Amino acid sequence: MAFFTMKHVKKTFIQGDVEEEILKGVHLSLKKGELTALVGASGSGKSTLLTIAAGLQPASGGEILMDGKSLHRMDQEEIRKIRAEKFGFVFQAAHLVPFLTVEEQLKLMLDVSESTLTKEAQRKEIARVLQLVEMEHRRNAYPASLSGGEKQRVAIARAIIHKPAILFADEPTASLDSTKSKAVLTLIRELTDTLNIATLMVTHDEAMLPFADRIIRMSDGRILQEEKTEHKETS
Ligand SMILES: Nc1ncnc2c1ncn2[C@@H]1O[C@H](COP(=O)(O)OP(=O)(O)OP(=O)(O)O)[C@@H](O)[C@H]1O
Repeated sequence: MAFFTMKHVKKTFIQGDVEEEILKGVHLSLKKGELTALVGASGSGKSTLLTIAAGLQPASGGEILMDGKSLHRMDQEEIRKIRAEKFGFVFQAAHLVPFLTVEEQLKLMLDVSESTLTKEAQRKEIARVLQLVEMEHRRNAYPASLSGGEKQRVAIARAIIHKPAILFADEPTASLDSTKSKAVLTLIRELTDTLNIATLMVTHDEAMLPFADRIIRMSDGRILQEEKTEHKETS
């Protein structure tokens, strides 16, 4: 069942005297355990849609409902709380904090999401999630000593440590070669299934599409086409 719905979402940017409509009434629903890929030409509005869905910028019109509540009617603090507790983010670059170890990156995320776990429970949870992304052996490493694929696996661990309902991924494999891209997508696919997360991923890479349950094609601020894929690729 869809627990996150965007209805007729519009976004307008004003530059000088010109008003440009970047999103022209987009409808989108997300379901738990489903990986949705958002594709389309450069400038079609994919990242704008993803950042609005993630509460990182406001829509100019339309409605966004999470668990039946309208984001539009929430104040900044409520939206910040949803972002911190219910959403996870992975971007093209891992954006790890250079002076924190792998373990400390995850601890920081638990602090940001105001985790109520005890110190010992946090330590166990960090170890469990690092195992999931196969990075436990590097828990004391600093980002500078990690490969691109390893950094992205840590970024994914950080995005899911607080058990988000939705994972937003904007070009998560754009900085990786094809082998590492497949490994990262395999991981995102598995986590979507096992943790029952709704994943919304923007990608340019057609090779990543077999991992998705649903492909949404955007063109000029509109959803052009929505396809269900036949099967999930897991390796
Ligand atoms: N803050 C902004 N102010 C003005 N225009 C913007 C802003 N953000 C995005 N745009 C414009 O909105 C359009 C859509 O941008 P967006 O980044 O969503 O596209 P995209 O489909 O993600 O593209 P790409 O695949 O190249 O990342 C572009 O023409 C862009 O220039």
